[in-house]
Amino acid sequence: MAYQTINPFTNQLVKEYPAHSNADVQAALEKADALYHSDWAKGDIDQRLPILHKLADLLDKQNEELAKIASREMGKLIEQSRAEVTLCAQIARYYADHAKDFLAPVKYDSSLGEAWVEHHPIGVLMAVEPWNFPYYQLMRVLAPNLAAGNPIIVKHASIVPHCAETFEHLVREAGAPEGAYTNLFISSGQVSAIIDDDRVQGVALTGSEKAGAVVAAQAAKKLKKATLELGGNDVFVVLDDSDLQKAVQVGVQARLQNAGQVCTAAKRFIIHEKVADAFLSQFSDAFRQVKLGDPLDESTTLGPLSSKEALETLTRQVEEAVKNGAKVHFGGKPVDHKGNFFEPTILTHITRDNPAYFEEFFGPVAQVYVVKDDDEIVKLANDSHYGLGGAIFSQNIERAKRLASRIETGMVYINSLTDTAAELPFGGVKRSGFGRELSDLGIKEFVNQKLVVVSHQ
Ligand SMILES: NC(=O)C1=CN([C@@H]2O[C@H](COP(=O)(O)OP(=O)(O)OC[C@H]3O[C@@H](n4cnc5c(N)ncnc54)[C@H](OP(=O)(O)O)[C@@H]3O)[C@@H](O)[C@H]2O)C=CC1
Ligand SMILES: CCCCCC(=O)O
Repeated sequence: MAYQTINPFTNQLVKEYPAHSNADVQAALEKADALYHSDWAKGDIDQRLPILHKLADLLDKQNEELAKIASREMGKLIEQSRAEVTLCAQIARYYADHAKDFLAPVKYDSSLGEAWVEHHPIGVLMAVEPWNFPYYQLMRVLAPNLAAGNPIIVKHASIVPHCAETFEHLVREAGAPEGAYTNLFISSGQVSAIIDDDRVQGVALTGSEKAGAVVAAQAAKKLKKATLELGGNDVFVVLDDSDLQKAVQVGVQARLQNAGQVCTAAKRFIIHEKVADAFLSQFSDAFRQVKLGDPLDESTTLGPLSSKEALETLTRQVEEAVKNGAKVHFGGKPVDHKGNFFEPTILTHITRDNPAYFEEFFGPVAQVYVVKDDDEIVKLANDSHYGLGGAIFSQNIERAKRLASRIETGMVYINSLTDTAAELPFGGVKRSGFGRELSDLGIKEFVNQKLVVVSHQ
């Protein structure tokens, strides 16, 4: 797979990046491993945290330039790209401010003696990341592990090489030593060889279930820990006692943000029968008002999909869904327009024997289901191979909390879309992966939580 910048609005090749050789891979491994064995990684955390503060300042200062690079490379609306860069600065600052507390020794009362758990880095990590949040996905792994002292080697998605290279330069500009964070334009085979290497102690992957299964198996074979942030088919539940106008407005955002290419996007809309007609009518009206266009144009409200292949995949999925009985309530086709555009789409009448029922639509395609009560909501929500996030809209918070506890996912938001923040854990269950990123949980995924006991004997 070549590393190329192709603008998804023009489908023009902007730049091709040379692949890194096996010798480059070995050099990266040597530098990262040497750094891990140095005082920089194993010594005082206070020598590493200023790098994250500096990185946050650089992200804020260069926000507009970085945002334009992302929008031109993967098609995200410029305002959403700016927000992503801001989120990255927040994550960097969060770990700069809190990592020392998270990794401080924790005392245990024990009859065996004075006991405590220390937190130590474990070594070089391999990160494999997707294109849909080209900076955020990198920061989610870099910030906690730079604070902890784990050097990172990254394979980013092959359609966002400019973002990948720019992020690496920013980390060095922030003062990180060589080996702390290395971006490699490499193949899946070279990733496998890196995972196999004894100098690598863990793997973090964000991406599809398919890639996650392959990479996690490679790690497991060598008894190395992995965290997987994979696909999702998240529900967006609208109860009969919800603020319908808010549910529609947030539902549109939750489905169409980043042209629907978000693992935690609202994908399965489960609507109480009492409000289904009103919801569908208002939802369709909102979809009718979107403005397709250049993601760099502030007036555009729906950008292109990230690549021609992504558009072809989504088109095939919708055609298959309809062939198996789904009804197109709105949209349903690729747009005859420059760039990789698909109409905002609403599919209804998807039965369980339709392959679409279990599929994730990674684009502006909403599946709508109508239900009669809360038990049916839970049954439908949990009838999925995935378990990433989910949203529930109701003005009866106790009712929504009871539903949230019954839905088998890693995250549930009430009266909000499934969001993310530095201080909140992110991750799922079932085929959405395992492990958590961000918050105090994320920084402990790849540290040795070492028990020390001073015996009273
Ligand atoms: N949970 C989350 O936060 C996210 C989940 N996703 C999920 O990912 C899917 C679409 O995203 P997409 O980027 O296409 O996912 P992919 O899994 O195709 O790609 C993700 C990353 O994995 C790499 N990769 C793919 N196969 C292998 C392999 N065998 N060995 C090593 N690396 C590999 C890709 O490289 P290359 O680009 O060279 O193929 C890319 O860097 C959707 O299912 C979506 O839900 C996406 C983003 C976030
Ligand atoms: C804005 C929510 C973060 C989305 C995580 C993902 O799709 O990779």
